[in-house]
Amino acid sequence: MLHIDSLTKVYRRGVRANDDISLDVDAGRVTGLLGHNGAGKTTLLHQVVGLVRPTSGRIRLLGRDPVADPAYARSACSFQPQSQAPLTGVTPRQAIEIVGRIRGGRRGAVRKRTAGLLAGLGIEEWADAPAERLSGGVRRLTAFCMAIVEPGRLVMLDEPTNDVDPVRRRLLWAQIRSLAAAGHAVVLVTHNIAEAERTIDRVVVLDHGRVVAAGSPADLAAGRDTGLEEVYIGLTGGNDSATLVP
Ligand SMILES: Nc1ncnc2c1ncn2[C@@H]1O[C@H](COP(=O)(O)OP(=O)(O)OP(=O)(O)O)[C@@H](O)[C@H]1O
Repeated sequence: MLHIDSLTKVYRRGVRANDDISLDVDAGRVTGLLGHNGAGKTTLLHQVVGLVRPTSGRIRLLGRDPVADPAYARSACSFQPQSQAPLTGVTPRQAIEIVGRIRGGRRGAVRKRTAGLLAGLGIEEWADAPAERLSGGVRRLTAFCMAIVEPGRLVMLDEPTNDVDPVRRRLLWAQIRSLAAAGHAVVLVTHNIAEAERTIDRVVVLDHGRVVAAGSPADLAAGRDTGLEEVYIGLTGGNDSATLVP
């Protein structure tokens, strides 16, 4: 589905946010992209969706180049950005249905899918409230629904569980699993590693812009009886504060 080869992004002032990254993302699987603050996760997603231009390297999305053809990238991908959706003057239901229609869904199907998502995430009671009155968690879940109401073949979610309560996080993880079960490739950025472990099939760990580990959670644990969070902390330098200084 997605093939990334030696991707490097150097921002102005020499910040090397992605450094020679190579990875593959498969259909029907959830890939978790993990890394400390500033490790380069969002930069990677932004290049795939055509928002940031790589300095060097190659991206192939279903065999095509999203850098040369960002319109194609946006039709083949769905993306939930890390920042909150700037919703004003609409209700969650309207926002989700508008995106579904813009992405080519038929009116009846989009209405049904929207109602199913609002119910599936337990936010029906706010479905018709003005967005200005929504809590942060409901706003985040609305943005998640906007990203997946008419999902592309590749779905990329940048920290979708932020602000969301534990009960609704479980509902969110279930929705993510059903996307993969329906054949979509899902790339998920999260710091919520303990919960993500139950949902993700494959993990890619970034550290200072480089891939330091990739594999299934079980592969990375390598037979040790520790959770993914412990494995991750070991791979990224643990509590050594020197590793946290950019
Ligand atoms: N537009 C930009 N111009 C310059 N530097 C940038 C820009 N965007 C990001 N960076 C820098 O690139 C590095 C990677 O940032 P990025 O947002 O990709 O990290 P991240 O892994 O998503 O972090 P977080 O978990 O905190 O969201 C950081 O050092 C950041 O300050």
